[in-house]
Formats: sequence, C-alpha cells, structure tokens
Amino acid sequence: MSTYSRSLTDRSLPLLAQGYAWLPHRMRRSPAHVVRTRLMGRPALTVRGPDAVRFFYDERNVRRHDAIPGPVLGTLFGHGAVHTLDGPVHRVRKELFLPLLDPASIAGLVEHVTDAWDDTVPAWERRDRVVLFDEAGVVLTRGVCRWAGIPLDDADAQPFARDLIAMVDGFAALGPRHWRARRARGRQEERLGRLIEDVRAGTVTAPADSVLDRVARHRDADGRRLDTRTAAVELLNVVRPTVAVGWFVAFAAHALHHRPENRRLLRSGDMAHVAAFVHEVRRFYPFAPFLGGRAARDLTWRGEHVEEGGLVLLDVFGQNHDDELWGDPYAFRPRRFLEHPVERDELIPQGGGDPRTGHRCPGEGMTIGLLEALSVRLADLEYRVPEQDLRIPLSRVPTRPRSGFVVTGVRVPARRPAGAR
Ligand code: HEM
Repeated sequence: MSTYSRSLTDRSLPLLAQGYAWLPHRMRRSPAHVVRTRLMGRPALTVRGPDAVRFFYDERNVRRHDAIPGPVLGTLFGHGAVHTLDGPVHRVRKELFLPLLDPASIAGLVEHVTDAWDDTVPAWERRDRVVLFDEAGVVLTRGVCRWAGIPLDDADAQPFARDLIAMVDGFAALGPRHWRARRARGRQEERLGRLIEDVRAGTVTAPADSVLDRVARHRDADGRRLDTRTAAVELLNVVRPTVAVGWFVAFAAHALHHRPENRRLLRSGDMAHVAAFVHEVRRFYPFAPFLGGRAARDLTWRGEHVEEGGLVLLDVFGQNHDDELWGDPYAFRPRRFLEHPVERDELIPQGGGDPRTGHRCPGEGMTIGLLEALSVRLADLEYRVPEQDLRIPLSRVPTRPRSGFVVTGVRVPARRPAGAR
C-alpha cells in the first residue's frame, strides 16, 4: 500500500481500539511530529509540540464550530457549549468562565472541597474498604455545589456525582457506557434547567455572584440571556469537570503507592514540591487524548496539507510524553518541574494558549489548587492498599486504575499537616 493511500484509510476504528496509544504510535514515524490521516470520514492533520500548539490555537487556522462529534456533545460537553464557539461569540460566552481564573475564586472552591473532604474522611475509618475514585467524586460534588450556589440535599450528592462521572466516562465509548452518559446528561440538564428557571423567576435565590447567579444572568453576544438548556449546559461545564478532578485524585494515590518517597515530600509542607507533584500527575497520567478543530482555510504544517473543513488534531497525550520535551517521559519524576519551570505551551493536559482569549481550560488553576490540597491530605492519611487491579489500560478513554484505587484500614491524622490548605 502506498503512503498516500494508507493516509486515506479511515482510522476511526484503530483509534477506538488503541485509545491513548493510537496517535503517539502514528507520530513515532514522523520526526516532524505531523501526520496526515483520515478520521470520521474526513481528512485530518495531527500535530504536536509548542509551535504546533500556537498554530492550533490561532483562530485563523483552526475553528471549533462543527468540530466536536455529536456523541461527544451529547455526553461530555452538551450541545451549544462554549467549547463549540468561535470568534467574538466565543469571547463573550467565555466571560462567564473567566472569574474561575481569579485566585480568590480558586481559594473559595478549594476551601469548600477540603471542608467536604475533612467532614467525610473520618467515616472511612469505620468502613472495611473505600474506593477512592468513587468517594473523591462525592466529596468534589458536595464542595463544588456549595461553592457554585447549587442547592444539594445530602441524599442527592451520590446520585449527582454518579451522573457527572458517567458523562465523562462515556464520551469516547460505544455501547452501555455511552448510553449511561447520555441518560445522565439528559437527567441533569433537565434538573438544572428547572433550577435556572426558578432563579430567574425569583422562587430560588442564587447567592450573589455565584456561578449559578452568573449563568442565570449571562447575556450572549446577541444580547440575549442563555436559553434554559444552554444555561444548564454551561452550569454543568463548571460542575462536571470539577468532579472530574477525581480522576487525578485516583492517579495521585496511584503515584504515592508506586513512588512512596513523594509522600514524605508532600507531608513536608514544601509547596514547591507539592506543586511539582501535581504538575507531574497531570503530565504523566492520561486524561484528554487529543483536541480537535476544523481547518478554517487550506492549511500546511511542516510540509503536510489539509484542506479547509478538514480536521486538525493536537496530540495532547503524545506531547505530554514527548521525549524531546521531557526526557525520560515515562518516568514519574516531579523533580523535573523544580529543574524546569512550566512553559505555557509545553504542558498541555488542559489545552494550550491563553485561557482568556482561546479555548484553554479556565479551570486549570482550580484543578491545580484542588489537587494540591487533596494530594497533601492523601499523603497524610494512613491506609493500606490491598491486592487489587491497579493497571491503567491505555485502550480505555478516559482511563483510571481498574479497581478505582481501593484502600482499607484508613486512619485520619490527629493534626492537619503543615502546609495543608
Ligand atoms: C480533571 C481536570 C480537568 C481537565 C483534564 C480539563 C481539561 C480540559 C481540556 C482539555 C479543555 C479543552 C481545551 C481546548 O479545547 O482547547 C478544557 C476546556 C474547558 N474546561 Fe477544563 N479540565 C479540567 C477541569 C476543569 C475545571 C475544574 C473547570 C471549571 C471549574 C473546567 C472548565 C472548562 C471549560 C468551561 C472549558 C471550555 C473552555 C473553552 O472552550 O473556551 N475544566 N478542559
């Protein structure tokens, strides 16, 4: 088969089968880190590296409208979400999310979530076993709802957490996982849509300037308020990814188990080590495999071409494991972030570029703040790790330790560790 005809073979099935390994595997054969392929029936250009990040985030090159497949919108992001907008329309919608970048806002969320953690964890001492991934999801749900002004009865925290996790878990799957995600989204869009209507009608009071209040009042570029469904979609676009930080909590536990020397560093209260550990968790463990957009015009990148309307994919997992950028990328080594500061377009687990003007995740600071606080608490907790399946399959997107990370014999420290937030 010639290189050309091979490049025109649709690769959607190998992608589904190989998950995170698919794109890095193809990139290995390209020293220039660019591969032309075909996905979902369209020509696609896949790119990697800090320069490619700047190319990808330049709206003259890549647009988001019509780029995200329906099954991903129907599960992960929601129809009409900020992720799908371009230009001034995106900028105005993004204003809704920019307060998330504010350090006071980050501190507020971290405080609510750590309060929820500190309230919950003592009860683990009386349990035979705790599945950390599941419990972290409930703690994060409690904390983020309190912080965002979303009323939540105690009994509703677990089912809400389950739905939020299902929406993330099923976005790249076929079959039951996918349909579970769709049903979860349908349920929660309806419930939160009713809440938005109640806030607008004045029968429920949203705390002033809370996320709930801002979403209910937000006006789009056309001067109109968001319709009820889109408002629910955007409310979920704050709550759902916050609960997704539970994936990283399970990964942090996995890292502490396999690299126990990090426990001492986290307990020491040295915030530089804590920050380095958290960056390494976000770099090393797989979450977003790649990001996609549509070519806004005929494009050429490092000699490879894609026509207007074709797909452009940024290889997120591959870039976070690129030997040229990281050296020994498959070693978990937080020290690398003490030796070399984080560069904006090098470490891209939550996208690249500037979150104020582009699509980069506006919740990155919150993710880092939450993980710093929860990793320190995890390191301080005493527990045993019984025999279980801790493998993290790269063929599953999103992946996690198969067992969800089970702990037994939990003992809560008498005193909050130095440096805990
Ligand atoms: C598990 C942690 C998280 C991961 C791995 C993650 C990852 C990402 C990625 C890869 C993007 C897409 C960037 C792009 O399209 O260029 C994104 C966008 C976004 N994230 Fe996050 N995120 C996380 C946490 C959060 C949190 C905590 C929030 C809010 C509190 C949040 C809110 C958003 C929003 C609203 C967008 C859309 C931005 C836009 O299109 O302009 N994320 N995130």
